[in-house]
Amino acid sequence: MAELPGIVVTGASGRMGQMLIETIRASEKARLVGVVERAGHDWIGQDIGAAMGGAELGVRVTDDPLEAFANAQAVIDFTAPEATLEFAALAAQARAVHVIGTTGMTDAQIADLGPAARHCPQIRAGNMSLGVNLLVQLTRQVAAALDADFDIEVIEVHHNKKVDAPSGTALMLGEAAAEGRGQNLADISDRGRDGITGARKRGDIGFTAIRGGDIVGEHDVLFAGEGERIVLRHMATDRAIFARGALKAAIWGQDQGPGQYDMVDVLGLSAR
Ligand SMILES: NC(=O)C1=CN([C@@H]2O[C@H](COP(=O)(O)OP(=O)(O)OC[C@H]3O[C@@H](n4cnc5c(N)ncnc54)[C@H](OP(=O)(O)O)[C@@H]3O)[C@@H](O)[C@H]2O)C=CC1
Ligand SMILES: O=C(O)C1=N[C@H](C(=O)O)C[C@H](O)C1
Repeated sequence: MAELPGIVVTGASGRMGQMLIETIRASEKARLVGVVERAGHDWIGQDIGAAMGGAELGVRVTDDPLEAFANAQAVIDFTAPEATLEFAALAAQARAVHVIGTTGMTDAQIADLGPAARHCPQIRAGNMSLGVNLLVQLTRQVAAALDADFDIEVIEVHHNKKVDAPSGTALMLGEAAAEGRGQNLADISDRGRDGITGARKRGDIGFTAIRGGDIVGEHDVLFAGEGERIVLRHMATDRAIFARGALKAAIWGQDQGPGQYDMVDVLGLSAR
């Protein structure tokens, strides 16, 4: 019988890092073979299970990503843009599937991921959940069905530790809405309203980011017309949905050649 794919988790002490470690530990389809943290972190050298306050898992936390990646078939990476760029090059060197959940990357940083994907499968999505990726498809369809008499607004709500806005998910939804209207989001995006803004520009897609408490992640796409409005909504109540999606991507990636993929590819969702 073929050995289960070995997975490395980066940003091991983070909210998603810990959720990913739990998810892989409980899975019968993959094994945890490495965990990476930043040099100088308290957890370096400790068993990851013990560091997380539970039973030992037989995997020590390292600050040497290349050594960890060399023994792995996939790397799951929910960290920060600069770290993800470094990990992309190292995953390419190790020919390991690179699953990227990190958000807040600039267009230039996203472009810089390209060369690494010539050497390994790279699967990136601002949201790895089934529900959000379905919502993206629905958003594109509704935007295509309605004209600019309906104003489109994307509203996202997250915990008070989140560092980037709009969220990666909000941008996915905005891009899908713009595509549905046959436009580029960059040309019609309206992000920071403050003061005397003037009336809303017809055809724009607006973004609002709310931050507070421990909210996992909520997204509304509002289509507001005269006398009626339509709201498409996703509410995440458990980070496990992102971890399950990322693990699915890491396993799916084992059968793919080098290149860039997203969760629509992994989940086999219908036409864009
Ligand atoms: N695509 C999706 O489905 C989802 C994406 N996300 C995204 O995942 C990312 C992480 O979220 P979350 O877990 O909540 O964040 P946390 O801040 O809890 O965790 C981030 C982790 O990455 C590590 N890290 C940050 N910068 C570096 C670096 N330069 N080198 C090495 N390690 C680094 C941090 O280490 P340290 O603490 O030492 O800085 C920390 O362990 C965010 O971009 C978030 O938006 C989150 C949920 C779902
Ligand atoms: O930082 C988070 O927490 C989340 N980030 C992702 C995003 O930016 O959309 C996904 C999810 O909403 C949680």
